[in-house]
Amino acid sequence: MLLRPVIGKLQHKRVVLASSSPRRREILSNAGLRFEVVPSRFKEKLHKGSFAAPHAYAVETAKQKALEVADRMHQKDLRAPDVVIGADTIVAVGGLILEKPVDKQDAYRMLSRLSGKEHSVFTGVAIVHCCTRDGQLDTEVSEFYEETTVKFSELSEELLWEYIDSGEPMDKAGGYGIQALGGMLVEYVRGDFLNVVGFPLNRFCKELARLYHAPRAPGTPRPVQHDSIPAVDTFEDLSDSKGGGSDPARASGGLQAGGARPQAPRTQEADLNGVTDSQPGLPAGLLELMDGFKASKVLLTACKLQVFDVLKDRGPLSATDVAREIDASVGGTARLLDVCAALGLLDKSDRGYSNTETASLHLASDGEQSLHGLAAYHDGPVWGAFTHLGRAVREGAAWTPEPLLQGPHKWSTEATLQFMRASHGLSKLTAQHVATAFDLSPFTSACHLGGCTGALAHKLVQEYPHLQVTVFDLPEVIKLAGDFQTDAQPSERVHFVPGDLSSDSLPPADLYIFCSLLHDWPDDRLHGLLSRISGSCKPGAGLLLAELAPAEEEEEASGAARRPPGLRTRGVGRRPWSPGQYRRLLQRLGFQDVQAARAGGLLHVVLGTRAPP
Ligand SMILES: Cc1cn([C@@H]2O[C@H](COP(=O)(O)OP(=O)(O)OP(=O)(O)O)[C@@H](O)[C@H]2O)c(=O)[nH]c1=O
Repeated sequence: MLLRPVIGKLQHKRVVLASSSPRRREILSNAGLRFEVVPSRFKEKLHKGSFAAPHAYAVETAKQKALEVADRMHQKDLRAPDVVIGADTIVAVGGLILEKPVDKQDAYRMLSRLSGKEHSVFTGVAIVHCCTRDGQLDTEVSEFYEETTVKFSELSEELLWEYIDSGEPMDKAGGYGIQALGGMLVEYVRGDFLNVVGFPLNRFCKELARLYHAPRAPGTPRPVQHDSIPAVDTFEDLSDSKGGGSDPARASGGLQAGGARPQAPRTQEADLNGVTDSQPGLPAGLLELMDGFKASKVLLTACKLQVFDVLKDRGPLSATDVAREIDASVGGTARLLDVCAALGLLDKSDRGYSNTETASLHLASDGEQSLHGLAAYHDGPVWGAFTHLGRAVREGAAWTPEPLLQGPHKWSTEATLQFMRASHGLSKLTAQHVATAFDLSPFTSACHLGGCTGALAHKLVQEYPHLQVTVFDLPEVIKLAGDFQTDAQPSERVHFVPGDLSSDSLPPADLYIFCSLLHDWPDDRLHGLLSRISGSCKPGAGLLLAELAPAEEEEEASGAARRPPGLRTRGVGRRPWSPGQYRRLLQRLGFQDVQAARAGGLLHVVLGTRAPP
């Protein structure tokens, strides 16, 4: 769950925590912040005597930690993240600054100094906004500190040494951890507890509120733009603010990367932490849905033009070089590349454009995890079907791509292959997760219904040495299955059997599998099919269902922010079923011990065993 008015301000930024402290990581991730961790190499050796107060030392150290990381990341990739957060916690007692003890004796000295007294814990925090101008790193630093008073009980020598021997003090300022065993030493705390643990979350949120809601001069409304896929000319425009990542005060006025969510102009500044929002929210999800097709088309077009292949092999490249490689106009290519960068598919630096890791892995046409075939299928037949959706609705036709509409025997070889390429990519990507979501070793024979190219079957036999797997699919599909390869060794334990699920008898097996097949089927067809299978199952036989779970369902399951009902970007067939619904259906069909699992963050996998009649 993410509190949008506060942590949400950083949602579309690349945020780095410049700290090795597991406590800071936990505090910030518990707050819903997404970030990378790059521990700082800055040596905490500033001359303490040169600071007027202990907190000034903590703030300066925090700042140097964050700047070192920003600088290092910029040097490495010529691209710093949008925001780097640094922090430093110290304990101050009687004019002395205590950091982490260097050894047990040092811990003993620190803890005896704190025994029976009040001391202050200061955490200095630096929020560094970065951007790159002409290859140079530009930073804007916001810094603050928080003070918490802690009172220790009188500590006996015995307790002190027991505590030191626990090992807990060694990586903690002042030699104690209030969140664990050290809590027993503490009589009271005045102020923010998390500040003692290592990060003043409340003050940090207030700081975000201040940074991202700086009041504008009266009468200067923020522009709302409607062409929501922005041209990105400079790296700084890739952050979520039109005005550039380095200017947080401007950050809430423009369009988010990806262009999906225009911010409302506000007449009154809004936020948690003391300031109230008097304006009703704008329908951001709705606008995002209206715009979504543009982002999809950009991705699909870049795939089709082989942009990700060119950059995978030769990136970084300039727009001119890419244009030459893909045989397209320079202006058009530059705009396409910029939008891809804005969508987070490409990285843009002074050296040119390069693939993100995701793009190389999934959008280039080669590689075991390529979804290029799926993109081509969406760009071709699926796009076509959805272009004529109004007609399909009026006529009551299925929302199915035209080439697949006429029935399998009429499919052209190219249409079948295109469908199979899409299915093959998705199967290869998910096979390992499906194969291992449950222990399937008790089964000796399995039948993958609609198993297409056999990608899952090959993974299953690789995973379970005693399993024989039959791939059952339409004759038109089985005929072409041999053209596809997987990373798994071809195996004699995989057999291909042609047939039609809805009319032919099913090959015998003690485990039947459906994978990513049922989500588009109308309920009555689904019920009919599953009860047929149930009828074919001997007692003790299994049925395994694996279906893509829409992101929204993931969010709901984790209690994260919900969209209004109906605003769903995936699952355009019938509303996707939850594992609970599949479980109830399987139980009704005579399956028992039905278990559900999530796999790969994207799949629901359900397994049931046929009960004796
Ligand atoms: C008082 C207290 C401190 N700490 C930890 O003490 C380290 C301070 O050291 P730092 O130099 O600020 O941070 P670091 O751990 O060296 O990490 P880095 O940011 O990489 O310098 C941080 O870990 C804090 O959580 C606790 O876990 N509990 C407590 O009650």
